[in-house]
Amino acid sequence: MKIAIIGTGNLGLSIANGILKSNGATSMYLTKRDTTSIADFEKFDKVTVTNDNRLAVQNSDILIFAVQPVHFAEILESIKDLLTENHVIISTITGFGIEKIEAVIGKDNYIVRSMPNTAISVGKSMTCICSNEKGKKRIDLTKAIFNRMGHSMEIPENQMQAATVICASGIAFWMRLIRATTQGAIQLGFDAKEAQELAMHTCNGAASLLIDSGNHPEEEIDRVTTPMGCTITGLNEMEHQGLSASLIRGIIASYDKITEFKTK
Ligand SMILES: NC(=O)C1=CN([C@@H]2O[C@H](COP(=O)(O)OP(=O)(O)OC[C@H]3O[C@@H](n4cnc5c(N)ncnc54)[C@H](OP(=O)(O)O)[C@@H]3O)[C@@H](O)[C@H]2O)C=CC1
Ligand SMILES: O=C(O)[C@@H]1CCC=N1
Repeated sequence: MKIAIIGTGNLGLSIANGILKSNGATSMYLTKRDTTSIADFEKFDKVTVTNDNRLAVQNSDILIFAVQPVHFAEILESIKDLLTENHVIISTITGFGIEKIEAVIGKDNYIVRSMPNTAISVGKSMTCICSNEKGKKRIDLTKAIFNRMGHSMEIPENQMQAATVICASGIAFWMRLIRATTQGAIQLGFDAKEAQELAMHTCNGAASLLIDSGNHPEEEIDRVTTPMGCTITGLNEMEHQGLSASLIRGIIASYDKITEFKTK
């Protein structure tokens, strides 16, 4: 698998690390205009760091675009004459629909949109995927790439923005919940390092319980809440303070923002 990451910023870097950790490429080109911050990757035999997007496209089959939306059309325009039947174009770019991509490079290309998250760097991304008509033939290949670095799901394109909020922004939402739990643990007497260790491993355990068992969260909650005990007391107080409502409202606000961005 010859992979290029066009735009090695926050997300591109996470993908590059995920690919390296999972041994997911025979060669990898990493591009950005100022390559200073990614120069270290040159130490890996299979990695080439460059500011030349055309070189990366010529030497790769899988092209993962991770630039800001404002740069995407111009970059596609600058490499479109190099695209062949071997290339799969995978865009991670928020709010940039398949129609807009096709308007620049045409419909006769394998075009896939993917929405990974930064946990891809540790092989734990939840990645949503959709494609243009031609790209349907490369969905399995794309899923195989992302499944090496977490879990993937094919969805209709009209759910991509919702997937961005839940999965990509979701990393930040869960981080804040872990941070708040940590602050609570410090108030109860743990030092900061211990407190974070307790919070993050408990979070990991909760998600793993659901993933392994397929159970509904309330089923697992019922196993923990002793009648008249401390768990239900804490949980009910959190709900009186609006825990679920506030999360859902945040998710909707995030979605409204993304939708506003798309319509501009
Ligand atoms: N961050 C996240 O968690 C997620 C982000 N996304 C999407 O991924 C995309 C990237 O986001 P993010 O990584 O946060 O953004 P960053 O700004 O961190 O990264 C974008 C990178 O693109 C590079 N770039 C800009 N112009 C070019 C060019 N002409 N050729 C090559 N590289 C270029 C920039 O580097 P330089 O200026 O040196 O060229 C920069 O490093 C966005 O569209 C975002 O919506 C999607 C899911 C999650
Ligand atoms: O915050 C944002 O707008 C982008 C999209 C998802 C993650 N970062």
